[in-house]
Amino acid sequence: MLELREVAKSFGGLKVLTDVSFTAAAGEVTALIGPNGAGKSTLVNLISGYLSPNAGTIALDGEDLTGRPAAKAFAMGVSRTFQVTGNTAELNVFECVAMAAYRQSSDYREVNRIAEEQLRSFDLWPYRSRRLGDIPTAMVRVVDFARGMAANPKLLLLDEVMAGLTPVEVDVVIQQVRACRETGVAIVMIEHVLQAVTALADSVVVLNNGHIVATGSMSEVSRSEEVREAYLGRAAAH
Ligand SMILES: Nc1ncnc2c1ncn2[C@@H]1O[C@H](COP(=O)(O)OP(=O)(O)OP(=O)(O)O)[C@@H](O)[C@H]1O
Repeated sequence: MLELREVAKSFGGLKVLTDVSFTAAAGEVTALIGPNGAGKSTLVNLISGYLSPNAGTIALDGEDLTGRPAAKAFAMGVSRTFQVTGNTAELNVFECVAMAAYRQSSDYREVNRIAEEQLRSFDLWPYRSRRLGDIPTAMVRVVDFARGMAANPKLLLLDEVMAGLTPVEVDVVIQQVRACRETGVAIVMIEHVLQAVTALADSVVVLNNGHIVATGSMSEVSRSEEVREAYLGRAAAH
């Protein structure tokens, strides 16, 4: 289980997150939603070690993750995807996924077996030799998702994996997220695609202006006036 307590982050004088506390259980999908600029990506960067909080604690299965660098967080079982995936453009699909499988084994045959298994389960095997720079961005996000799972993580952070997918493709990825949840991994998903949040979220955390304004099931949070204000503006909430 992931547990955040009173996490805060500022950039210079700009407070981006204040007093953020929530938990995300193993075998569940926790959706992190909120308007643009709410602080969702910053939170994912804090959990995955790409940023360090100014205050508060982050723990995974009781182990302290607070301020651990990204490589250490990965070794401790935190996998994440990226909204912008340009750094890996020269790798092919197989190499990208195999890289993460090294968390599970240092034997290259085992690494290749894990990478093949993940690529087949994501229907990416036919694309294994394609350079990431040559495939559509929406497919790169799914490769990134498969890479995240190839590490056999305790926690998988999905940062807008559905962005740019067609509704049919969203349905396919929804099934893939469900299959991953079955493995018992805790999934924290930043998502703007409502179809996906409604279909997948066991619980929802709503951020606005760096604060949590609601937590609960999708139907609970959508009844909250603060949530409607955050999304639709004050007038629409009345
Ligand atoms: N490195 C940084 N330096 C300064 N300000 C930053 C930095 N990173 C993010 N911010 C600011 O922090 C706020 C929250 O940004 P963040 O990207 O976390 O929001 P978000 O909820 O993920 O938005 P989106 O849905 O658009 O991705 C924004 O005002 C942003 O401009």
